[in-house]
Amino acid sequence: MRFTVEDIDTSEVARRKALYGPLTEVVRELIDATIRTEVDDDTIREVHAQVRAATDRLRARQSDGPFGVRFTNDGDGMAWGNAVIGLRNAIAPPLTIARDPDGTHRSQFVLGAAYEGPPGLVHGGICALVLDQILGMTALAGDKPSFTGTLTLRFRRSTPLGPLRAQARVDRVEGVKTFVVGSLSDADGVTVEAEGVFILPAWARE
Ligand SMILES: CCCCCCCCCCCC(=O)SCCNC(=O)CCNC(=O)[C@H](O)C(C)(C)COP(=O)(O)OP(=O)(O)OC[C@H]1O[C@@H](n2cnc3c(N)ncnc32)[C@H](O)[C@@H]1OP(=O)(O)O
Repeated sequence: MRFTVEDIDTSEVARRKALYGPLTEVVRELIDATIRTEVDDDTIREVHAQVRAATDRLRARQSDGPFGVRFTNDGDGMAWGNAVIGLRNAIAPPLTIARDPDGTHRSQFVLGAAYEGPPGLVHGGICALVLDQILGMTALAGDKPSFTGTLTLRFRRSTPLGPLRAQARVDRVEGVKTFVVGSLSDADGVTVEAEGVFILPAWARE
């Protein structure tokens, strides 16, 4: 499992964020544009070649696997490949998840064309993805890892593409198990309710 430490300071983290963040954002836009474009066939072929060339340039030097979760010496986490919050992951919406003083976690975000399931609606698996992440981050306590054991969703009504909110809070802790509840909402209220059991795995127990 790739939890690693990288010997870099906050200014280097900031430099990398400023470098990679805009690249990820433009690729995210490219995904949306690829779905929605109605330009002529020749333009599609030209852009295909340009994207192929850009991809080849990026691959000239690359890691031999996923990004992992890297920590600085100060303990700051860089989950930059994460599918929901990853700074370097163009398929991440991305979510910025804030923690209230009482431990509730919240996020406001927009899901566009790349997250469609039924027409105009968010794919159910994407709802689960977002909720798994926010419930999982809510379950984290200190530097202990926590893995989803069980995630239960109730899709109360369809979730429209567009601006959305998610929130989560710890319901209770029983030994190595943390029970978290949360929801996904649009402007009219809750669309999906979630309950999760997050577990401190045996290999991480003292
Ligand atoms: C910058 C940083 C940001 C980093 C941001 C990171 C945020 C990540 C958020 C997303 C989270 C994920 O997607 S995590 C990825 C998806 N999940 C996984 O890959 C997990 C795969 N499963 C496993 O690794 C394992 O099965 C575990 C860890 C879940 C459990 O294994 P274990 O550790 O051996 O557990 P074990 O000792 O047998 O059981 C301990 C207790 O848990 C119960 N238990 C065991 N399995 C389950 C289960 N699936 N659901 C419910 N309860 C269970 C047992 O009955 C027992 O209860 P009792 O007898 O004590 O009462």
